[in-house]
Amino acid sequence: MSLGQVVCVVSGASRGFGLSVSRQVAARAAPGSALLLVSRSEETLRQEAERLRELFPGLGVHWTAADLGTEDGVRRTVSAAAEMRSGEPETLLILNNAGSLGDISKSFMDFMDLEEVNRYLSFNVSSALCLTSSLLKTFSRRVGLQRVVVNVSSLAAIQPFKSWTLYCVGKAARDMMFRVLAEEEADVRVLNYAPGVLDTEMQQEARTLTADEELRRTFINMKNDGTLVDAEVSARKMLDVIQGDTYIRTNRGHMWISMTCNLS
Ligand SMILES: NC(=O)C1=CN([C@@H]2O[C@H](COP(=O)(O)OP(=O)(O)OC[C@H]3O[C@@H](n4cnc5c(N)ncnc54)[C@H](OP(=O)(O)O)[C@@H]3O)[C@@H](O)[C@H]2O)C=CC1
Ligand SMILES: CC(=O)C(=O)[C@H]1CNc2nc(N)[nH]c(=O)c2N1
Repeated sequence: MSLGQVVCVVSGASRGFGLSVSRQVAARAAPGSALLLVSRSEETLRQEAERLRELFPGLGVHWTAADLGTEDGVRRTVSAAAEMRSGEPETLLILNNAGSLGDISKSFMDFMDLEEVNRYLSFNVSSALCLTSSLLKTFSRRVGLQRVVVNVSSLAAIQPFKSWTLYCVGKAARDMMFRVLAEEEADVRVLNYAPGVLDTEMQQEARTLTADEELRRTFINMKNDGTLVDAEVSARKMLDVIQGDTYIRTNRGHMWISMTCNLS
């Protein structure tokens, strides 16, 4: 299934789920499309962009090394996306993927440093809001342009996990933030997508640093049992959902999908 002519921005594209999503988008985009890879790792992005250009000569592949926890990082990402404006793309696809766990060695009662909490929320919540709103303004509503916003969510958005205070707060806030967007901008397709427990570096961090022993054991067992979800599989599923457009009809453009419940 082709995505048609798409302009796509992927945050957190240097590894893990964001890298898998970027590759899926590149494979499905029609010639003349444009893809912007964003993360802090300049050399990794440069190499991945070069690889995708060789694989997909008709695709404009761009990258921006930016710390999305900073005003400058968000601003430079929006500027880089604006430079991709050319022609009449059929789809704008904004993939809010970048995220972090925060200090999962701490419990709720250990968070007394306001600056630490603000820094976490700035990257995991505020930047997704400001980046998305800025991109939607940059690529404003136009006949023939379908604008799609994806928030990579988690079960942690609706279920508390011991020693994951910041992560649960961030995911819950993001889900609600994008549900408001879906209510306000009826023409924008909004998808909150929980990819399942993925075999990525974040997951390695989860099974090594989580303070809550029971939770950490759960992730260790999933790794040992081979039940972690392959990021490529989940990325394909997400793109299928986006292209299938089915989530729009079921719930006003907002749908929370947990990959683990939808592997069939
Ligand atoms: N792994 C899992 O089991 C699950 C993950 N998710 C969610 O999926 C998304 C991706 O997770 P996953 O791939 O596992 O995570 P990884 O930690 O493997 O990758 C995170 C990505 O975000 C980028 N990133 C981190 N900090 C910043 C920053 N300050 N500015 C810009 N980019 C940044 C990283 O690049 P760089 O370091 O180069 O900046 C990297 O590309 C996250 O939102 C996560 O919450 C949801 C459910 C399960
Ligand atoms: C990091 C993480 O491991 C997550 O965000 C996980 C935590 N557990 C979990 N379970 C699911 N059934 N689906 C998820 O998306 C998810 N996210």
